[in-house]
Amino acid sequence: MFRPLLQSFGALLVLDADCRRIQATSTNLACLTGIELPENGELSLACALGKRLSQRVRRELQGQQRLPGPLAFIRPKHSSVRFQLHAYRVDEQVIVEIEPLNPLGKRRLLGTVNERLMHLAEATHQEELLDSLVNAIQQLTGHDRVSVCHFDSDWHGLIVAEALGERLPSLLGQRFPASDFPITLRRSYENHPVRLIEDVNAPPEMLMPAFSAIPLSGSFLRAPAPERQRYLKRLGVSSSLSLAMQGDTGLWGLVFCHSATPHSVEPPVRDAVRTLVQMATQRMLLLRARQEARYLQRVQDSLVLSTRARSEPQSPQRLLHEQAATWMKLFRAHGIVLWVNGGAYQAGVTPSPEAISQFVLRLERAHVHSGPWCTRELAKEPLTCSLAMPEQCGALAVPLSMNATQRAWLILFRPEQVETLYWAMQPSANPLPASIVTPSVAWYEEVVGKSEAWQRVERLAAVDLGEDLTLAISAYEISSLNMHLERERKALAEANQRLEQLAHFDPLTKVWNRYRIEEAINAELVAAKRYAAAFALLLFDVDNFKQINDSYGHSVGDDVLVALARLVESSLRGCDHLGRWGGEEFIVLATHSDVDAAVGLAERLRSLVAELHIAGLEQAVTVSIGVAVWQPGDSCKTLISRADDAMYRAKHGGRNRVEMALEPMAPTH
Ligand SMILES: Nc1nc2c(ncn2[C@@H]2O[C@H](COP(=O)(O)OP(=O)(O)OP(=O)(O)O)[C@@H](O)[C@H]2O)c(=O)[nH]1
Repeated sequence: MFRPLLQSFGALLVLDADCRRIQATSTNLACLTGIELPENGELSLACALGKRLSQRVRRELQGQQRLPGPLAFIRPKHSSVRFQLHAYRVDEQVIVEIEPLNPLGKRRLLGTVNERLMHLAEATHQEELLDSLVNAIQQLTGHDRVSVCHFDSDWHGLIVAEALGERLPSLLGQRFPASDFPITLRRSYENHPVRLIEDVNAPPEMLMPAFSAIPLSGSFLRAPAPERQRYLKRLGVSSSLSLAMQGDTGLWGLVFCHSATPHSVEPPVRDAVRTLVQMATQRMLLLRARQEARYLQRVQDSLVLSTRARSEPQSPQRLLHEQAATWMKLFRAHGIVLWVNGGAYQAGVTPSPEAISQFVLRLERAHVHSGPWCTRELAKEPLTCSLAMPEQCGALAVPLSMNATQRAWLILFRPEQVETLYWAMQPSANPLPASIVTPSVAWYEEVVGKSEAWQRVERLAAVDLGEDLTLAISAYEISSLNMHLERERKALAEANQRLEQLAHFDPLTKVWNRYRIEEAINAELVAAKRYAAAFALLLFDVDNFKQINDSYGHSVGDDVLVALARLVESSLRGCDHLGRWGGEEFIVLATHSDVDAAVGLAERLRSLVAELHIAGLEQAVTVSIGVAVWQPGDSCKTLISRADDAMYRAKHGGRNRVEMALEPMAPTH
């Protein structure tokens, strides 16, 4: 049969959900509170508390899970004795806990609490805050030892603040193993943050009737579990008040108030301590949040630099070279790797490229989600244990999503951090009776093979950095691609230019070739037909060129052709064109020219050429020129043919001459 066991410093009433009928009472009700209930008949709450108080309880509990705060009351006719009651719902029942209040300077208590709350609100560091908290609590409760125990990620408890009675040795900086805080215990603190045991050695009392299966796990008055009793006795603790400090991600720690002798705590004091602990916890979370915000800001500031890298894209190698020292400092790392496109860029102390590439291969397979991966014990991780990375103990790897199929990695390495842990208690049951009040043995161990833990805020900051790097590296890749495209574009333009040169220009003299000049003549023919704008062709040929070649050599012959082309070209108007027709024959296309203009031009060119001086050539260079002016009905062929005839007439006429082409033959019908 389930028999709820209670501590006798309070009494208890169990009511129906409606808060009217008393279903059960603790057997100490009458002797502790003087409330006598009639032996027979149905018992109402009003019988126990009086009409007004019971109505108030009912009213304030309506629709609520618990009363917002304790209700103080006196019993009529016994006005010297004060009580306070708490009421809360459990399933279909309401539990009312009644505790006597000793006459106490409540006003003084309020003053002390307010003053202490002010101190807490003014604290600017966690250490200062917790010191202020434990001192305030000790002042209020008078326990021998008040300490704050903070849980690490393995649920070992570290004493981070304490206030001590005289001649007690300090436990500050010492640890209690996780086995001292089993999950059931931690859960119970999460649900009910205050636990008071005034006398650990007091036998639990069976104060509720055997038939009432009442869930008392949330009651102040519930008796401690036997194993907890044994544990506290082993510590030499006779009375204990403990309170949870609830962090934003779970139980942050516990406040312990311990005494070596039984020690009672008045309900208002207990409630005041609870308020102080809640306030201190809030303040601590705020201080931590501020500290984290400052840290994140520092990381953000380092990103601003890589933001600059976005406008002036830098290679991963350069980024790492410029930023590695800052990032290593921020992340307390001694090595950084940027793994991009299958290659490792490294700074500081890092594993060999082969070890990194193996590591990344395994990460890619084992760690498919987009969050970071981290460990502080590479040697113990299945993913990394077989990799030879002796100088690294911790790693934080952040995937960078470069595109849908490819991930780059930012990997930070931390060195081993040898840590000395001072244990107040050994994890396994210690056969020697140790005492928390007066610890008998100091026991410590050295932890090797681990790096410092990666804090949540550091992981968040690394993700921020990863996102920034993804952008910076992408910007660099895009800019490299653009540069490559620009180079290709230039090479293509140059090739096109060369092609154009080859297609339209004579390689020796650099004037238009036959194809191009023919094109120009045809275009001019079209314009002449449409606008009846006359133009002329001057076809000229170097006189006795064979003899120059034969006497001075081909290269002098070439020089003659080049010098001739330069001379003629430079003597033409911008709208006239020179082309090499073949061998030592050239054509001048003279636009907007009638017979007189064309003959004038031909004469001018002839006499200019006759004065041409070529180095190494001891004879004059002359040309014979045939001039044909466009006539309606001319084609390119007829025009050139007429100019050619005229040129041959000039040759036969003695060379170094200009001859006009004959009128074209009228078409015969
Ligand atoms: N050096 C050089 N010679 C060329 C080039 N193209 C043609 N020739 C030469 O020019 C000469 C032309 O000779 P011909 O057609 O007999 O005419 P010519 O000697 O100038 O006599 P006339 O035209 O009657 O005054 C040939 O020997 C060709 O080999 C060239 O690009 N460079």
